[in-house]
Amino acid sequence: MAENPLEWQNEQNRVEEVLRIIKNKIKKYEKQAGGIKGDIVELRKNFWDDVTVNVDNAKERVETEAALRQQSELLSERERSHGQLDEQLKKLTRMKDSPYFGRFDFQEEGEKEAEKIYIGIASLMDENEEDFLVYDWRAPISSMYYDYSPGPAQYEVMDGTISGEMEVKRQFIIRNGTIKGMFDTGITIGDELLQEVLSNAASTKMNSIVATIQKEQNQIIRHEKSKTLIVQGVAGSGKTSAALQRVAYLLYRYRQIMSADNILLFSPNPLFNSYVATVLPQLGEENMMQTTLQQYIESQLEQRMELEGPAEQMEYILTERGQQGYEARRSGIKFKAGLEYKALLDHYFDSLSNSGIVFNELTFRGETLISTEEMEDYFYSLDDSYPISNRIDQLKDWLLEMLNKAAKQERKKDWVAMESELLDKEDYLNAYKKLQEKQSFNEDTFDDFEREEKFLARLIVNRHFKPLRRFVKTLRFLDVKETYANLFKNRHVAEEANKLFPEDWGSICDQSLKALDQNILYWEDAIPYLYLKDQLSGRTPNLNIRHVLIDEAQDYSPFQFEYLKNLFPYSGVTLLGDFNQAIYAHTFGTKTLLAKESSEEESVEKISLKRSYRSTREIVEFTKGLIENGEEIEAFNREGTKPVLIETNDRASLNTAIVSRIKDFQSKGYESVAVICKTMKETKAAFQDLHNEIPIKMITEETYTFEKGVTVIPAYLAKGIEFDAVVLYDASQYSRESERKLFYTACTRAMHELAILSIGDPGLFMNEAQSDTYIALEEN
Ligand SMILES: Nc1ncnc2c1ncn2[C@@H]1O[C@H](COP(=O)(O)OP(=O)(O)OP(=O)(O)O)[C@@H](O)[C@H]1O
Repeated sequence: MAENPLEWQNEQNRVEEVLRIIKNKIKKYEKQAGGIKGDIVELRKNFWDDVTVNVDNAKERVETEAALRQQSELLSERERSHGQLDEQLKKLTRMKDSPYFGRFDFQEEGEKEAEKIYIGIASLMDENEEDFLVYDWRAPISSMYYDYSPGPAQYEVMDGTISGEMEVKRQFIIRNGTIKGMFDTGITIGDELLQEVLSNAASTKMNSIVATIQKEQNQIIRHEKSKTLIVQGVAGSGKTSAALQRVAYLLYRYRQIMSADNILLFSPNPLFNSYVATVLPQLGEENMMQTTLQQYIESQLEQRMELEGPAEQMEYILTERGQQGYEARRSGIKFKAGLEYKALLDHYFDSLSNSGIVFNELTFRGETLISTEEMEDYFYSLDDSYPISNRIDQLKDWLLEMLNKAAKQERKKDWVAMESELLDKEDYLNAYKKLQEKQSFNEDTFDDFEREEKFLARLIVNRHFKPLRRFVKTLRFLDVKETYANLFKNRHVAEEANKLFPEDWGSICDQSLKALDQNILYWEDAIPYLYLKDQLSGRTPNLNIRHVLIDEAQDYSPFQFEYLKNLFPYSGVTLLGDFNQAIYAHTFGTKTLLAKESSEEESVEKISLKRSYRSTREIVEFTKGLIENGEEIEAFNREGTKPVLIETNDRASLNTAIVSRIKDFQSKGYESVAVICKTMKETKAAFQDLHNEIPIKMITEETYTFEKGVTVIPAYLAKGIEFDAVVLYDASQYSRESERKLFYTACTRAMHELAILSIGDPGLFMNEAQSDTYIALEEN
């Protein structure tokens, strides 16, 4: 609802007044910053002039040190002040265009008058630094803006609840200092503004939703009640958006004790990392740490191991059906995802206390220095009441000692003498200098010669032994691969463990061994492998990370999640996902982490989002029919056209139809269009067919950023991302129940338009889809 002109004018006057203050502050801070910068330059330039360096005796040394400390403290204080001013300036500059986006009037109980509260991306005080002109959206009082409509309202502060009455609630669209839109809103945060935001074209980067956060999203953002928060949200319900706003909130709320380095986001793939990279900077915050599970695992693995990624595993499952070993692989993927497998590994680990750990021998110049048997004997002679990791530590110390002994022996060998003769001049001079420093020379030339020889021998041997010492210190003498492989060799372990294990355990073992033999680590083995490795080496948990967010959490297996939980035992955890988008093989027919059961522990709370904001009502009406219990999904009220289905006769006509669809989308002004395929194999084939017809880019696992335009992409890489318009490449390829969620994920990437194409019969899901939710078009 637009306001009356007088009200509009009053608000515009206020905007101008606030902008005047912002500009004055900018000027003031710039001047101060300039002054401080001058001080810093001056201090750096004259650093040494202002310190009298005198180290002749102890007293003077102490004085010099004190002067140096004072000088560098002064410098760091100035640098800190400069940094703070710089922050302020950045914040003010961001507010110059649009100082706030909302207002509500709140009359606190016991007060005579209502206070006007304006909300923006940061707080702003008046010129006397007394009153708030704008409140940061994360301030406690601002929560009412997202939680209430006019009427009774309250908010929490440190020592209780403040209640009162909300009178006006107003939204603004301010651009370049001018109010472009102004709405008084009722229950939710104005549909008008949300309509405007959502009908915009897709961007290659995600945007902050600070001005239009919905009530249920606000609960996620400000959640503090439990250690773990699980968010089950339908496609497009704003899970990722809320997660990023939550990071900004945590950074504000805990600014004294938490910084961006203490928050870690696990995202589905590197492309997604770049997609969300601008949200926090838009809000004036630094980006949190970001990784993918695959990147994390790679960083922990021995170099010789080649890790299969989740995409490769997925590609295998989708394209290799019917091949030898396929069923065993599928069954292995499922079993290794579960906590039964973790229990089996625990049992196996316990058995290693008495035998079974495999060691890598230590060799030097082609000869065994310490054999695996010697290590085994030593290890298993240690008191077995100590945990394995303690004994590994003792073994490490013993090995270092043995290396010292071996090094001493080595010094006498001929190769050392020969190498010492070949030592280059610089090394020689260095050694000579060191000897002199040690004052080991006396005037007896014969002794001196002998000393020098010994010294050089030690230098040479030490240099050669350095990698060996590193090898020992980093516990690489543990052969994790062979120790893990032994689980599959000793099949009785599973039987003895009395755990439920699959009937085809034998074939799973054969297959696992074959891969390990080639140094390939299957995706389903990766976390179990690291789990065993960590237990052997007794790795300490990560204490630096205070909050972990896992996006697309439905893709994580219970085993993977348990592992991460133990890795960050003191962190808060936010899991966000959608069980309808669980596309990985281990999730077929099983519950994901988001299932109700997993939230029954006390420290876990679950929030569910049912409203979809991404797609038009028509697209949501269609996609919700594709999944079980889809009727619970609500569409945000944004009109569009119904999805279309185009059946073609062959590949050539499919390509022609796709090109014509893309051109049609482009003529409507849609810049980001994706042709979504089922697999990478299909993506490559589609790209081959289409790239001569139309400018198009292919997205692969190696694509780390994506640009506007037409792209062809496999569904699993399009997860979490959105496009103005989507062409589903060939629906006839989706023929199995297990592919339902992949099909749903692909279709829900579309914001404004969706076209489903097929060669011949449009496949299982289109045959089941309600015919009034889409339009079947004739091929043209
Ligand atoms: N409150 C909001 N205000 C404005 N836009 C919103 C809001 N909530 C969600 N959106 C928009 O809806 C789209 C989908 O949001 P987002 O990607 O966060 O959803 P998601 O639940 O993570 O989706 P998916 O699971 O399908 O990947 C984005 O364009 C986002 O900007």
